[in-house]
Amino acid sequence: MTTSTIAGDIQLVGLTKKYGASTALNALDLHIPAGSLTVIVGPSGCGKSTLLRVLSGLETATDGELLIGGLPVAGQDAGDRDVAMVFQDYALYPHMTVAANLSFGLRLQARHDRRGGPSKAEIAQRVAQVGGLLGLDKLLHRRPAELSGGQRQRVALGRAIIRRPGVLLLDEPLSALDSQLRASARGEILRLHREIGATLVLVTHDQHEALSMATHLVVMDAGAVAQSGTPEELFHAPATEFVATFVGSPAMNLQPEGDGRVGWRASDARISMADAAGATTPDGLVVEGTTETCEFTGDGQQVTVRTGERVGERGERVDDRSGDRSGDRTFIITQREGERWLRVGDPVRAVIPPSQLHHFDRNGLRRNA
Ligand SMILES: Nc1ncnc2c1ncn2[C@@H]1O[C@H](COP(=O)(O)OP(=O)(O)OP(=O)(O)O)[C@@H](O)[C@H]1O
Repeated sequence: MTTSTIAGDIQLVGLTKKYGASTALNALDLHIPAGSLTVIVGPSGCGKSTLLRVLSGLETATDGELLIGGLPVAGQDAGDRDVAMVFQDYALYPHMTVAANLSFGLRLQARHDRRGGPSKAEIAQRVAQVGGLLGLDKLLHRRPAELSGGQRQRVALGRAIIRRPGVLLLDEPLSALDSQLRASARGEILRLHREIGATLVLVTHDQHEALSMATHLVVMDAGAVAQSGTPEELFHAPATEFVATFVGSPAMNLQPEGDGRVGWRASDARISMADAAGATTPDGLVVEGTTETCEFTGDGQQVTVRTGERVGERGERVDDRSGDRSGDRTFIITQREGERWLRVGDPVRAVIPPSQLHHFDRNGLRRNA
């Protein structure tokens, strides 16, 4: 374990959180580097929110160790942690103006700590600064009911960052926004991250958000970390089938191979019409089938292909389940604008170069490290 005392560095060792008989976090180990924008993804119920709640101090771990800025948090008051959290429903005080919502925590601090707390002038200056940073300067006198969803979102963010925390926790911060607002809010969070220099830990269900924003991506499964690394590492070298199918959209195609499975991404297949396939078989995995659905995606097509049999790496037909139709399955390919345009019922041959194949053993673990 590192013993760094860098502000914003988070270390979790064997962290367990139980609610009665159910285990929400199961001996979880994770390092969240200072200054990173760490995005946590995973299926519903895998423990993402619980992890944030333990980091924020809202919940106490049942077992294990949590260090923030190199210091164990055990025994520390949640209020003393250098951590702020923005909730999914970002409950603002409806009767207070934006300025009062922003300054609420600081005013509380000033009241409790008359000597060490911030002065009135300092509070006003910080409200102005955060208002400017988040583009709220013209809205400071309004109440939450007079704001758009995106503006409320920014007030909630402002309320968290005005304390200048070393760690900022965001639980699905963009879920309330429509897709256009989401795109601009993503940009704002990235800018904010650059400007405040805090460690940002963000939970999301959105694949695009996760891959595009994260400096560090963490995939959780059943209360533990399935894999963590850069988005590129997890996308190009998933350690397990679970990560392979969870990261990236559409999910990775998987099919039997020996005693394990082989996977490939929809965008890595090169397509030709099956009947036009030449005598020479190109290198790589070849799969054949008939297109079942073709969806227009704006910049291309997402196509579902049904296959009854597999063509081996040397072009031979491989009948997986001798005779019965249970070998029948579908795979997904994506075609970009300008590539061959497919229609329902087209026979298709997909070739996936060996370098784009992901081989997993019978336990779902990656073979080609
Ligand atoms: N207060 C609680 N009491 C009992 N069980 C809980 C409590 N909070 C969470 N759990 C359980 O702990 C597990 C993890 O829940 P958590 O909310 O952390 O999952 P999540 O990954 O955030 O899910 P989602 O993506 O659906 O929000 C779930 O099985 C959940 O039912």
